[in-house]
Amino acid sequence: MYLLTSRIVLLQNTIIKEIKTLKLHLSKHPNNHITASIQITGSKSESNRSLLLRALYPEISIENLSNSDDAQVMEKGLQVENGVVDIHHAGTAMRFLTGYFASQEGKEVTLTGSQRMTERPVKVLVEALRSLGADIAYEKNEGYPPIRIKGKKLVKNRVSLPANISSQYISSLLLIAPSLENGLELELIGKITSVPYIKMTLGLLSQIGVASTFEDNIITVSPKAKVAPTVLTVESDWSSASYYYSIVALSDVGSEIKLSAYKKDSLQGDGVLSDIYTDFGVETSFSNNYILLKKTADCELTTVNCDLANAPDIAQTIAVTCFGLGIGCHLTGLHTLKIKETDRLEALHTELTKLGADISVTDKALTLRPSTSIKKDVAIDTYNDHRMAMAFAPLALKTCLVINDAEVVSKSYPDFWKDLKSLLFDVNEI
Ligand SMILES: O=C(O)C1=C[C@@H](OP(=O)(O)O)[C@@H](O)[C@H](O)C1
Ligand SMILES: C=C(OP(=O)(O)O)C(=O)O
Repeated sequence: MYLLTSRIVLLQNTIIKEIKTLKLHLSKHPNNHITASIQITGSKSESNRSLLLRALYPEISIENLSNSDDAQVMEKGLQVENGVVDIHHAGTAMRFLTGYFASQEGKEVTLTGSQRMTERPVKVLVEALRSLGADIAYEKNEGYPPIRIKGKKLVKNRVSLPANISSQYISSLLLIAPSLENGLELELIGKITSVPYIKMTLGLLSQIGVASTFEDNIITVSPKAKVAPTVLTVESDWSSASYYYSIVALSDVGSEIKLSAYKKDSLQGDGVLSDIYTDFGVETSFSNNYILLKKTADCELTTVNCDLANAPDIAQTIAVTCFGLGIGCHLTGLHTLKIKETDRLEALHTELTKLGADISVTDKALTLRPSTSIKKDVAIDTYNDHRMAMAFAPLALKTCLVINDAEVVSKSYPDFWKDLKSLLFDVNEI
């Protein structure tokens, strides 16, 4: 009764000429009662913004930078003057570097990435930058990477763009805005998606002394030639914290995990986890630079409703938590999920169905109906999406499963499996 033997078996298929198979077994804590303390790497969103700002303003220094692949490709990409910049799977790097190189006179690069990156749209951003005078050409398909950018001095200071596809286009423009001699005024057209990420960008600009306003659908950013020496301290990644919220929600009452370094007044919209997971019996207390997640009660709900238009990256975590708890959920505001690392709505539908879930999806919503059983020994495909691997891992508390291509986690959280081991999940190659 108290000794649960569920385990995750991780299967990593790396195809480089031959198929290499790596199996990792994870067994949960022997009595389903978890006590742990984890230091999580810096937010990749804050890191990639801070890296770009440091490239524009060398007076900036950065602390607690993310050790993720996405931050590493961003840092490397910013050092290129001429040639090819390959940002692999990093959406923020693709979008932020597009704005950066377009505004860098004398630099000339081709920005490219993984196969999936060549399917993730950049047209809205490219058109906005072109309307400011940028020289950008598509190398293959109109609207998609790879793109060839010849850096130019941009002097126009007004631009309009659709705001309902990706906030990363807006952040890209905002990040270069203070370095333009006339600053920038943006008019956002349509319903604005992923708003907290826009506010994060403005928050970081404010930390380096750049003035901005955001009223209704208009954002203005003042020019700034030089900033005072400033340390940008990156808070740890809240999207990465979501997997521990899920683990605590699926564990016994009394379990607790301490995560650092976090703060209450976060720039990251995924901090909303601390509210959402109260529905699942997880209470969050904030201390100096850490949060304590505690399972204080069993979840009494049969279904939850969440609009995640402001926090799209935690949709997979929440859907899997609900499935693990046997409760239903109706998640809305998911219109951006189809153009992320994979079509996350389809991926969730396929993988949760394999586990026995009763789930349906549209192009912007997901509905999971309550169910009482979870199939054993299912191999979860991860579709080059770090969040598929990490979102499903907590189910090891409920059943045995296999995670394919487990190395995908390095996109945002390279130490994920090591940290899971430290929770006494037993992680073994198979
Ligand atoms: O600006 C950012 O750092 C991000 C914005 C979001 O993308 P969208 O605005 O495309 O939803 C989010 O999904 C992504 O992981 C990071
Ligand atoms: C969508 C994501 O990243 P990006 O768009 O930066 O590739 C993510 O990390 O969930």
